[in-house]
Amino acid sequence: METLRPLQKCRVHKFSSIIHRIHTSVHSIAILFMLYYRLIINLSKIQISFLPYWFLIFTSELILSFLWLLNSAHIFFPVSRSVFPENLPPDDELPPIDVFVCTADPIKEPALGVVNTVLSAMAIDYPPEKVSVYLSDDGGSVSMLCAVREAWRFGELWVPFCREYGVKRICPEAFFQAVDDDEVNGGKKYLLEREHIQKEYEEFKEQLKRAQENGGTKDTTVHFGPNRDTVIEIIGQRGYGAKDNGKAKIPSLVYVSREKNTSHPHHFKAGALNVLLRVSGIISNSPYILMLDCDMHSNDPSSARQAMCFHLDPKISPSLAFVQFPQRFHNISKNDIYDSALRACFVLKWPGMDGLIGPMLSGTCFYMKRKALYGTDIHKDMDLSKLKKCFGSSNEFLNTVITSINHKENDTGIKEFADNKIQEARFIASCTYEQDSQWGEQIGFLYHSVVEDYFTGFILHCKGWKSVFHNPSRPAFLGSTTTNLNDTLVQGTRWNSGLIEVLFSRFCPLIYGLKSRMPLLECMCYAYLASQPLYCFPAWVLAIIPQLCLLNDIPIYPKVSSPWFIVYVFLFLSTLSKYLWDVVNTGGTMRTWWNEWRVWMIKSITAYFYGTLDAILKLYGFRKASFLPTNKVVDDEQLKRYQMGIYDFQASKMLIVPLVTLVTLNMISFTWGVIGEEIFEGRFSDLFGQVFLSFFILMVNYPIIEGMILRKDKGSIPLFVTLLSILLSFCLLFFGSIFVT
Ligand SMILES: O=c1ccn([C@@H]2O[C@H](COP(=O)(O)OP(=O)(O)O[C@H]3O[C@H](CO)[C@@H](O)[C@H](O)[C@H]3O)[C@@H](O)[C@H]2O)c(=O)[nH]1
Ligand SMILES: [Mn+2]
Repeated sequence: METLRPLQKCRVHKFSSIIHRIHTSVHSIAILFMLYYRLIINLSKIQISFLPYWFLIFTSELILSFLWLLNSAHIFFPVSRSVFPENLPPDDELPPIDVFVCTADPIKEPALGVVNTVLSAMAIDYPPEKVSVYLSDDGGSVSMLCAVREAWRFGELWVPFCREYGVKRICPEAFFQAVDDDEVNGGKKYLLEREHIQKEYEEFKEQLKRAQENGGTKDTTVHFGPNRDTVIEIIGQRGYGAKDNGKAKIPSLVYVSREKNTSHPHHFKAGALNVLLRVSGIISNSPYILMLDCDMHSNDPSSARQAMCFHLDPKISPSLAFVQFPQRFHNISKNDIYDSALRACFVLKWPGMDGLIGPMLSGTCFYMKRKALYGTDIHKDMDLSKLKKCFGSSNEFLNTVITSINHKENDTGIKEFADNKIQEARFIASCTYEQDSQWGEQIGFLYHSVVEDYFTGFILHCKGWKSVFHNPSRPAFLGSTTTNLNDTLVQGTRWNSGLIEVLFSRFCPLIYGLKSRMPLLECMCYAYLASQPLYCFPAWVLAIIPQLCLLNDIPIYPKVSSPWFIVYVFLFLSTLSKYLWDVVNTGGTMRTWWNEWRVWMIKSITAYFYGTLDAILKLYGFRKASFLPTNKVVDDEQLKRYQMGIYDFQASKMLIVPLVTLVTLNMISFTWGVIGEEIFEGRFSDLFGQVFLSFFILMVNYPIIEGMILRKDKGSIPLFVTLLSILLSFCLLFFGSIFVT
């Protein structure tokens, strides 16, 4: 498969890189000055009673500086990539692909969305006999099984239709909802066919609805419950139907619901993916795997070919574990007030890491080399007992592992699928199969953390694998993301709990990464994400202590006339303006930039804080690990507010009360600072830093003030919460003041 013409090209963004390095050096020096001031100058002047507060402030500044330093590693070598799929080898030489789709909860993840993802995966532009789609149903529901069966039937119409007319929007729901036909120009025949398919699609949706109402259809013999057996059903095989109706072949589709038993841990998504790895191993054993969450459909049929431009490029292929596409979302509004798009990751950080040894694994939208998940110490001459210790006891599965490792051409496709093979597949999907094996520890997706993607990617990089980030202008995949405050923060709490779990473990990225000889900058990127929940500490401290001190007339920052004041002003402006530059340079606006500050503050106070708390409780055994899937069913009213850029404060009290309390506290201290200090005391210059800090916090969080005072709609902050928060902030002030005076 040697190609002479290039398959991919990588462009280094030199200018951004230079700006970034200059800024990093200058900013670092200013940070040193700041720490010097706090540690030497400031410490020598304060009273003993103030020492605990001084310590909190100093620790906060230290954490902020440390995180800033780690964060700066991201964009030392930003790159972007382009591909030339026209230079790929002919279709019959392309490697097969298994597509994994996961779902976990039929209520939060309605079947229609799930099967749309499945159908979009079946319609990718790739030889159909080389694609097998697997759906993992962790929710184990009859209606999902029925929906998948129906989807196969509809797929027999949908996939050939997409192929024939070169449809790009290959997710049926997206296709029929769109106002334009996305470059399809097929004339009258196309329009007729389109109308026909649309009718069939409506019919299909009706059937799903009915099935859901009846809890599945009556003809199914499958029974699900909290303790349940494995269900594996080959819904359709490649080529099936091809002879009957003369239409094009379509990929195979397999439904897998693994065994669940409340007495065995099932390890959430990572566990589900490992079952799929094994089951697909004995069914199709394709060397590449596309991973999709059920809320993320394929939006460009050519993504597989684009990914192959990297996987088949002999220059990078041997060490390449995965090609990561960005997660992009169809339900993002223009203002994206919750930063649901995770813009900074996908436009700034991942391209930067791509210039090092590669972006992090991001859970979905990636093409993974199967062999990479099977570990690096595995080789073809290993004896059987050793292999069994790693991969479990199924001989049948071990054979497939050996095939994968040896890079032998797999004879692909579901051939005769004998009953004994199904038996074996059920055996390897059972909840006891992984006992006494290395699954989740060394092999497959790893169980150590609930952010299985981050952790698995990290260990792959530690083992010497690389990855590539590819962000084509047409989004290869489109998903739905959280569009209300509650879901965003609950999801953020789960992520951050998983991240800090890694930080506090023996896999702490800076130590474990460096020990594994991962390049320092890449280690820093991983360490940044794992340490990100620590922002909660400075966020809480700086929203309370300087304000408290302001009310008690104690200066925290140098006075305006002092030369040290310039250090703080410089750091403040430098941080803000550099981030503005980064945002604008990657296609954002001033508004995006301002939003991201707010979201960062909100998350630091809530999601990062609760995530850290959750991880600590887990560490000491007070809480069990959990993975609450995000809600994919939207509340129309909430969605409307999101689209209009209006914050929706209908969220758990646990999330809202701290935010409102801190904003109230800052309102009090700011008011006092301006009126009290300036007019009555004339100490404005000494305390200016603190007054300004409160002012900045209030400016950034203006929507919260609005939600408390000016709005009366359903999404505003309930009066009860406001009153409780006022009470809490006075308590904070009262007790805090006892200690300072
Ligand atoms: O026990 C479980 C729990 C979840 N899932 C599936 O995992 C996927 C991701 O879950 P979702 O609720 O959408 O979580 P998000 O927070 O949106 O997911 C992000 O974060 C996860 C890590 O926490 C990554 O795995 C995801 O790819 C990434 O999109 C979904 O398809 C779920 O059906 C399972 O299969 N089994
Ligand atoms: Mn999701």
